[in-house]
Amino acid sequence: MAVVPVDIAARPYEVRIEAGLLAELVPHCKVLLRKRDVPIVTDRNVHNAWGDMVDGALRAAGHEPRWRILPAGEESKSWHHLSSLVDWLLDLGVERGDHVLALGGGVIGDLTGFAAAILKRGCNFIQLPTTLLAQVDSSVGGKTAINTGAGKNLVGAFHQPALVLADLAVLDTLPDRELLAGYAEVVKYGLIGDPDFFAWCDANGHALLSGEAEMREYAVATSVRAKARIVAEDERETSGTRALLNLGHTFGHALEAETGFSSILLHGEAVALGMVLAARYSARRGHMAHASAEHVASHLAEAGLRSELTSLGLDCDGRTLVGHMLHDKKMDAGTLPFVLMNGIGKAFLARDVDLDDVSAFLDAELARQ
Ligand SMILES: NC(=O)c1ccc[n+]([C@@H]2O[C@H](COP(=O)([O-])OP(=O)(O)OC[C@H]3O[C@@H](n4cnc5c(N)ncnc54)[C@H](O)[C@@H]3O)[C@@H](O)[C@H]2O)c1
Ligand SMILES: O=C(O)C(=O)C[C@@H](O)[C@H](O)[C@H](O)COP(=O)(O)O
Ligand SMILES: [Zn+2]
Repeated sequence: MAVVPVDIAARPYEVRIEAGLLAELVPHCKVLLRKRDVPIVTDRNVHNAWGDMVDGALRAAGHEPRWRILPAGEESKSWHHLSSLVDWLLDLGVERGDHVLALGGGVIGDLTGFAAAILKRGCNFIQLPTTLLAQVDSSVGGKTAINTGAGKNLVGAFHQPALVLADLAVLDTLPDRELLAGYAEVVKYGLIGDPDFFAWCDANGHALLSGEAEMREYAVATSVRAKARIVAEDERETSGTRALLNLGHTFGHALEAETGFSSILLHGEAVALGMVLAARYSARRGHMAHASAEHVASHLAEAGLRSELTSLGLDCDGRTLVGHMLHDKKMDAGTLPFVLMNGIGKAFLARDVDLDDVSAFLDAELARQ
């Protein structure tokens, strides 16, 4: 088992990574589950695939699982589902010292984590991530949020989980499209700060996506180590270090907003396109060789991800996309810092980006042949 510590001063915790962890859920959470009733939040698909197994593991240890099963998909990250989840937790009598389990992808983790952050001003929660994206990214680091009509993750809190158990076996039932979307966030760690890991992705990405166990474990553990290092250094995204994890997200969140946070474009798919745009924009500004930017695009395209904005068939212009970006949480007194690259593995925060230039760049991308 790989164990990655997340060394946050006030609330350190571990990410444990291995196939079969959910069957061993209770021994791993033993000291944390203090009551017979265990609140557990999930979505319909995850419940169908893994509900019986988790239910059995909890019951075998004398617990009574109390399930909250939400609709699958991004629309569950909403005020409506947040308020009904909080009311449900209150009805169950959840106390601050209790632990709520979040069994699912980033949607369930972000929503449950936010509910835990505000319930009685903060109760505990445990992340049981079931998508590649959630295992490598969203379950670690304590960003929790819902979406609003104005944009992505605009209401939320930093609230760290008490423990993360990433069971690699659950990826067996994950649809290929979701696996691929999660792969975009894996590649992100290479592009941010680890060119050797990007080269590893070039060599092993296909094996990882086709389910080779060793490759999965290496990719998840390497990604989590990278994220844990960054989060430990800058938990609340104040110094600029954590903002690097936003590579591809300023473009990506704008595309998610433009496509209505719908299944037209999954978060990871938006991030993949966003990273291509960040790479090409870095090249346009002279930070990165055009050939390196095209290497990023071809790597993602060969894996099966979208790498061309034109593939979305959007009926909008660059200015519309920049309009969505004005809601980005990095916005600072009228300027929007962008995560750009000085090369593969060399991300940096550019604070002098001219949004008219971004708009012109996007117009060119939207018209690209
Ligand atoms: N908090 C963070 O740091 C952070 C980081 C990255 C992304 N996110 C957020 O995460 C969300 C995306 O997460 P996601 O990609 O995991 O999507 P998701 O939670 O919607 O899960 C994807 C789909 O796969 C299904 N599924 C999940 N696990 C399964 C399994 N093992 N077997 C079968 N089906 C399964 C789900 O029901 C859903 O339909 C976005 O809202 C994004 O903003 C947050
Ligand atoms: O953990 C972080 O920090 C990240 O930026 C990880 C991203 O992959 C994730 O999508 C995050 O939710 C985006 O951050 P946001 O602050 O723009 O919502
Ligand atoms: Zn993301």
